[in-house]
This record gives sequence, structure tokens and C-alpha cells, in this order.
Amino acid sequence: MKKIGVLALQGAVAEHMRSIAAAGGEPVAVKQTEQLDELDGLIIPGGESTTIGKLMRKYGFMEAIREFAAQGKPLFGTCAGLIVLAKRIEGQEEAHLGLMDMTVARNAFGRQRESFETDLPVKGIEDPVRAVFIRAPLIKEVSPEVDVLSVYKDEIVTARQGHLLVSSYHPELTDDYRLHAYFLKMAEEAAENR
Ligand SMILES: NC(=O)CC[C@H](N)C(=O)O
Repeated sequence: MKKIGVLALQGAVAEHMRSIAAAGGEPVAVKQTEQLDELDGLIIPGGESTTIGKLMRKYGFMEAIREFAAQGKPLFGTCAGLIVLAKRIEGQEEAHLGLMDMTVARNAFGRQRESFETDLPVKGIEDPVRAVFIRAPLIKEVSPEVDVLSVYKDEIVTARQGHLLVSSYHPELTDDYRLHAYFLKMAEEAAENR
């Protein structure tokens, strides 16, 4: 069984742990960098990207997660986690981890549409996925290395670059575990190639 960490500094941690368990993985709440060694993949949850970024710096996670990614271990960022993984954030000088070659805009759906749910077709998953958007970011631009997995109203909301997966919505707030199952498969494949 693959061990999947959920970065437990702030945000929707318990929900991701439940979804990983339901998809057949072993979830681990990650509070210290030493825990990364035993993992096959790591989820960076939704929450507030500035807060998560600040806590990551404080507890030494920036370097540790970059090292984790350099070993080819997969990362999955949802909502704020997507912002944390991006190389470029609109209107902000500094990125956080800066790993995935894309530009993101925070809180991009505007006031009336701050929160909503929809059924979203995702490349590689058979039927549409139930997606919950909460003050969600959008992916404004991606490099050719990034594979766009879904688009909502002409905007990119799910994408993958090799071992990096991101969604601007919260797949962990529904009983639909297929995106977590997709990530588990990425972790299995990465472990075979290590
Ligand atoms: N639900 C979320 O994770 C919201 C993300 C938040 N708006 C941010 O900019 O970090």
C-alpha cells in the first residue's frame, strides 16, 4: 500500500486523508520534514496559500519538498496547494515552491461565484468528477510541458506536469475519490521507476 502524506500545517487535511484511505492508500498527516522520507507522494491541501507558504518556510518545508520532488516523488496541490506549487502567481513577486511551470491567478472566479459545485470532465477519468470550487485560483498560462486535464468555462482547472498534479477545486470535499485514485496511480508508477 502506498503511503501518501498530507501537509498538515493549515487547511483541509482530514478530508484529504479520508479520500486517500477511500481510494486505497495509507494517509499520513505530515507535520515535520523528517516524515517525507517514508512517503510515496504528498498532497498540499487547500486553505490560504500565504499562510501555508509562511508555515512551510518556518518549518523548513520549502527545501525539503523541493528535494522530495527532485527524487521524482509525486505532489498533488489542490486550490491553495495549486498556488503553492506554481512558478508564477499574478500580482505577487515571489512564488512559494515554484515547481510547476504555470501562471496562476488567486481568487479568480469573482464575488458572485466565490463558491460553487459542478460536474467536471477530466482527461484520464471516465465520467465527470464532482468538483467544489471555494475562492478558487485559475491557471492562466502553462508551458508546453504541462498537460491540461480539464477546462471549466474556457479556464484551466486541472493540470499535470510529469509527477506534479494540480486542481483549482477541492476533490476532497465530495465522496468522489477518483482524482485521489489517479494520484495514487501516479505514486505507484513513480515508485516503480525509482
Ligand atoms: N479554498 C482555497 O484553498 C482558497 C485559496 C485561497 N483563496 C488562496 O488564495 O490561497
